[in-house]
Amino acid sequence: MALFFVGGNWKCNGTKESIAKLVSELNSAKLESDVGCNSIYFLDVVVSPPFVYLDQVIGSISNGIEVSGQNSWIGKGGAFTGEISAEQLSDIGCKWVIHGHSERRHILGEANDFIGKKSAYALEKGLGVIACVGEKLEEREAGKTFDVVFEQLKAFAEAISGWDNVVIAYEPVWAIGTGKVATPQQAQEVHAAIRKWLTDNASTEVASKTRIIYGGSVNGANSSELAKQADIDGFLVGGASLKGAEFATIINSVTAKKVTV
Ligand SMILES: O=C[C@H](O)COP(=O)(O)O
Repeated sequence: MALFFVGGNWKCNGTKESIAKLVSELNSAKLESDVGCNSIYFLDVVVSPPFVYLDQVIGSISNGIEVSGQNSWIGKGGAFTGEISAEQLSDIGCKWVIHGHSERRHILGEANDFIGKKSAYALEKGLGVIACVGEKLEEREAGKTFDVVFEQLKAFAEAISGWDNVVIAYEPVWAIGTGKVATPQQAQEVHAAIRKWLTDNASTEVASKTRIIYGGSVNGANSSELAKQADIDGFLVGGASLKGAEFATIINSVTAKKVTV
């Protein structure tokens, strides 16, 4: 069975009105295959609105699309101003949460071990985790891409008890929001290395079952070529996920791949 995943990370964007419009576009989008599980493939489509709009989106989205939080706290709730717990995300109907996004790593200073612990807690509470990894431009130029990505993966591995319900998102920082998408070959090279890392550090079964998705300036024009790469199992999309029709094009570029798998 082929396994695919497409996430839309809306980041800190939107208003009640623009989000209602986006949800309505997604609900009526023609997805070329049913989203969900059938005998041929499994595709998850997940959108991640800002926290304050989660309830609105969960109450209005359809077309098989699930909802994710953009972050969650490291443990049980309590006196942690501004934080949201994994239990609260589950309570409101979220199925997923994003952890390790480069904007939280590099703007808010979240460290590898903190991110790993947050993911372990969220998994324990029944959420799926979209675990983001990726190198900065200077790290790539210094030939350290694999070192950085493997170190980030190791921190997840040391905290969690297994890779079930984890989707790994490879997002080179230099490609995020810059319009400078990784070439299909650059992305495939890192995805293949991540899969090998999973084989060596978890098991062959984990390596073949875990979805490894690409993020960084994905749009409706470049998604098909990226999706054709053997180890690209979908996308985590930022800017282009704010446009319903374009996000549907991206989803359909991944479902098109299933036919050839
Ligand atoms: O989470 C999504 C990534 O940060 C990619 O964002 P982008 O598609 O706007 O480059």
